Amino acid sequence: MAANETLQEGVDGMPKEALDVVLAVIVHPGRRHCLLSKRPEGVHLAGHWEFPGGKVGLTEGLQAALTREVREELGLVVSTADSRLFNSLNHSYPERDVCLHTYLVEGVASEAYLPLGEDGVGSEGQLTRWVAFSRLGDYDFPAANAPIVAALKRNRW
Ligand SMILES: Nc1nc2c([nH]c(=O)n2[C@@H]2O[C@H](COP(=O)(O)OP(=O)(O)OP(=O)(O)O)[C@@H](O)[C@H]2O)c(=O)[nH]1
Repeated sequence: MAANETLQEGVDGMPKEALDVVLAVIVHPGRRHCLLSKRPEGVHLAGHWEFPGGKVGLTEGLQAALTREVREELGLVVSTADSRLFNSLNHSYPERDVCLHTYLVEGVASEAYLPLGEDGVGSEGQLTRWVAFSRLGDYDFPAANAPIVAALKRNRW
């Protein structure tokens, strides 16, 4: 169990996890694309496209978790000045509750990381791709991401 997981009772009476998760919407310097990853096989919501990120440790701040996850998954270095909180929202999956804290990340060396129009491979073997904000609706995201994707498509940031 991750450090920040707490146990709540699920519909079947079994303990249910509740997780704080940070997500990075890494914005391409042209400000028309963001970086998506594809969740690998064998993990929760495998095969869905997602924003890079992951669980927040118990004694870890959100910003620290964001920096760590982006470094671990992509090898990109994010400073506090590069990122701002976009929104935080709760979602209940059958097997766990999540609170997704989504950050907009701009100004990292992302252009060098992966050219537009090419597919890349992240540090954990995951497929990565720049996707236009206007095309986010073409991608199969986890259900919790729907309001985030809708807000990004409306370009309200
Ligand atoms: N990274 C990420 N997780 C998401 C997104 N949307 C969403 O519902 N989640 C959920 O948030 C949780 C984050 O878990 P994760 O598996 O990415 O976290 P992690 O890298 O720390 O996990 P691990 O160390 O167990 O491999 C999962 O339940 C995942 O399904 C998203 O856009 N990106």
